[in-house]
This record gives sequence, C-alpha cells and structure tokens, in this order.
Amino acid sequence: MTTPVNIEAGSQVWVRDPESAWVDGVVLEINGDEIRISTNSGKTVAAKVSNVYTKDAEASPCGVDDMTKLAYLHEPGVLQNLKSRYDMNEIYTYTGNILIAVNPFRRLPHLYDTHMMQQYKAAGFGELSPHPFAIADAAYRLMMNYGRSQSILVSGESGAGKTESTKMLMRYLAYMGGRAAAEGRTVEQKVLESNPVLEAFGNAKTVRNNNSSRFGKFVEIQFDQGGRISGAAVRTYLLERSRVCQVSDPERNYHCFYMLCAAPPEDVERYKVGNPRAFHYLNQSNCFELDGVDDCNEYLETRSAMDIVGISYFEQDAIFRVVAAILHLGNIEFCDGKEFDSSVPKDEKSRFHLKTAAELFMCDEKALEDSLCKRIIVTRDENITKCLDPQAATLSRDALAKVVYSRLFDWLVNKINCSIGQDPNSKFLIGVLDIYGFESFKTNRCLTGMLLSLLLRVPNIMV
Ligand SMILES: Nc1ncnc2c1ncn2[C@@H]1O[C@H](COP(=O)(O)OP(=O)(O)OP(=O)(O)O)[C@@H](O)[C@H]1O
Repeated sequence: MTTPVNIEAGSQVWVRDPESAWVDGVVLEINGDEIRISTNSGKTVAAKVSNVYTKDAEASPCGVDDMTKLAYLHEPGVLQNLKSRYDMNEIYTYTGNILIAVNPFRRLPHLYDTHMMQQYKAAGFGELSPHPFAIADAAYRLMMNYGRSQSILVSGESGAGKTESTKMLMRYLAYMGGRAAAEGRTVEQKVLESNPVLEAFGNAKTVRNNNSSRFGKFVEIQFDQGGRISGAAVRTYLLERSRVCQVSDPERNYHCFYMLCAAPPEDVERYKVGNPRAFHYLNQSNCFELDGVDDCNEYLETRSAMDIVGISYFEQDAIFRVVAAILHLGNIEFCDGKEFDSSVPKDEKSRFHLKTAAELFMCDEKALEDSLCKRIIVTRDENITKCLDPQAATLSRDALAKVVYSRLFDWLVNKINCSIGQDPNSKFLIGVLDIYGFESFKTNRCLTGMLLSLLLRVPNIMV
C-alpha cells in the first residue's frame, strides 16, 4: 500500500490503537509502508500505512453539526467529531439527511418538551441543531408537500437508543398530525399503551440492554388528506425465536416467563409455575432477576396494559396458559423407546411436565406426546408415521415451543392493531422502522430485502 499523498514527516495523523481505537500524533518518519508516529499521549509507535489517517489540524474543538462538513470523512474523523459534540452534551449530529444519535444514558427532558417541538415546527431542516424532531418534521413536510408516504429507518446496535428515538419521532408526528384530546385517546397514546404488552413478550435482557427489543418494529402512522392522523398499525418482524429455547449467560429469556413465575400465588398455582430456576428454558442462564425490576409488579402491569388494549380476561388466561405450557414443554426429556430409533418421555418427572403442558394447552396428552416423538410424512398416496430418536424428539419439542411462542406474539400484535385502529382509507402514511442491528445476522438477506423494499418506496431519511 502506498502512503496517502498528504501524509509526510510532520503531518498530524490518527493511528489505530488497541485500547482507545484511535490516537492522534505527528509523523516522525516514513519507511516504505511503515510509519513512525509520536502520539499525543507521549508514546512513539510504528504503524502500517493502512492504519494511519490524516488528521484535520484545523478542525473545530466543538466539532461540526453535519459531518459532510468534515475535511476528512474517515472513521477516526467521524468518531472524534461525535466525541467532541457528546462532551458538550450534543448527542445528535447529521450526516446529510441522516441523523446520528449517541446514547446519553441519562434523561435529557429539556431536549424533548413541547417547546422544543414548537421550535422545530417553525424551522426548516438544518436551521436548528440536529434532532429526531427535525427528521420527523422533514418527513411530515415531504408527505404534505409532495403527497407521498415517507419512511424513517432507525437502526443501530442493541442498546444504541433506537426505541427511544422511535418514541421521539412518534411524539413529534402525533404533535403535528394529532387530534384534540377531546376526541378521545390519541393514536400516539394508543401505540404507547400497547408497548408494555409488546415489551413483555418481545423484549429480554441481553448483555447490552436490560430491556432489549428482540424483534423489528414498523410503526405505520396513517394520515388523511389534511395531514391529520387517521389511524396506526404496528408491524413486527424477525422475532428472535431461538431465545425461547436457548439463553446464554448472563442474558434472560423473554420477560413474560419470569413475570409469570413471580405472579401472585393464586396465578402461580393456576398456571403451575413457580421458581424460574426449575425450568430448563430459563435455567440455562444464571440471570433470573433484573436490578430495579420487580417481576411481580411487571406481571400486574402487563395484565392492566392488556385490559387497556382490549384483551379480555379469557384471552389473557389463554395467553398465560400458553406461556406456562412452553415452560413445562421445555422440561420434557426423552430416552430410547422400545422400537428402533424411537423415544419416550424419560421418567416420571418428564411425564408430569408432559401432562401439565397438555392440560395448559388444553390438548390430548397422547396427541402431544406423539407430536414430539413422531413425525408424519405426507406423501401423495399415504401418511407415513416415523418415530424420532431422543435427540430428534428434543429438537421437535424446541421447534414446537418456538412456533407456539411466535404465533402467540403475532396474535398479540394483531390484537393490538385492532385496538389502535387502522384506517383502511388513509391517504398517506409515515412509517418508522425500528430494527435491531445488522451485526446480529450472519446473512442479512431478509433484512436487506425488507429495508430495500421500504426505502425504494420512500427513499428519504434515516436516523
Ligand atoms: N435519547 C435518550 N435519552 C436518554 N436515555 C436514552 C436515550 N436513548 C437511549 N437511552 C437509554 O438507553 C437504553 C437503551 O435504549 P433503547 O432501548 O432505545 O435501545 P435499542 O437500540 O432500542 O436497543 P435494542 O435493540 O436492544 O432494543 C434506554 O433504556 C435508555 O435508558
């Protein structure tokens, strides 16, 4: 690799550092593709040309609010700019019409009050400091001016602040297109009220975030011709199904399992749950409780959120029966059956969990056992029943748990949409896509396809 044209002895540069990611310094000498640098932290280091970038010696110590204004748009330049701004409590920065948010990990209420929304309503894009309100405002204006639906993509690593940013965007859209309080609960209120239910079943503790959304969410805010909100819908994608059966330490399974285990005694008895440590789907990790979170309280709050969303007592009962049944399903173990390559529940304990799961699912115990220990192969002429060995039966058990859980989640989303109220005759919509980081996937085919289809429809703005 050749030396970048503008690097010579005496140049100010950034060099990759194993601890701080990048450190700045001055070039002492260049020998082929190796550069010796005296860093500003007082060390002399040697680095390959590919690990050295020119530093803008005239860059403002306060950074710039739009990174397209940077003299050098490379990784250390971008990170330094974000850091300079963050140190001044400026958590938002533009790159053109993309907004970059750095998680402040503390409440900044002054940034999001009504006064702030009024200011962004009156200003053009780029006139005020970078802000999610400016992004939402630009989307709303484009929709009104060009009569075209818009999409806002919110992406980043787990814990980056996507859900918080999505809430800001929705608040602003509700402010712009909202109906008077006298007209009943606003769409924003309804969407927010449904959050506890979605979070109970779709969020979990991960290494990075105690309340990580394990699904992608596309919130569609629908508008009439006059730009007033006429309905909304929540579409969910890619629920992390594997978490139902596999949890790594120190993460947790979905919140609802722990909530149910911590429910008031009458419910614990009704759903035949108890100590989460007794369930295989939960005890693969040593994390059962979350700091500052009372799972019993969360259970009661989820129940009241379900009441608000319009989920009846009987439906709630069925939901928690399914949740409990999944836990019992996970405790069924298998051993070899009498026939070659067949399996049966391993012992009395497994039989007990099979029986309990069947009771909770309200299905026939033998039918449930067969669905785990046998596979039916449908051919054109006949149905062939094939026995499964213990290993295959265990996989079949986990597959059933995952399918049942994801169907339950889809059912809940559908119920929430009925409660929020969609407008089939809406003129336009603004969609806010909150989807967890690209790094989570080995291949991003379906995610990329989905994003592409959204962005092709409305190639506008990203956060
Ligand atoms: N703008 C903000 N102001 C204050 N706190 C914030 C802000 N953004 C994020 N946080 C804090 O960071 C935490 C994680 O943020 P959030 O849940 O939005 O991340 P996420 O990107 O949606 O994560 P995941 O993909 O895991 O769901 C929040 O619970 C909150 O405490």
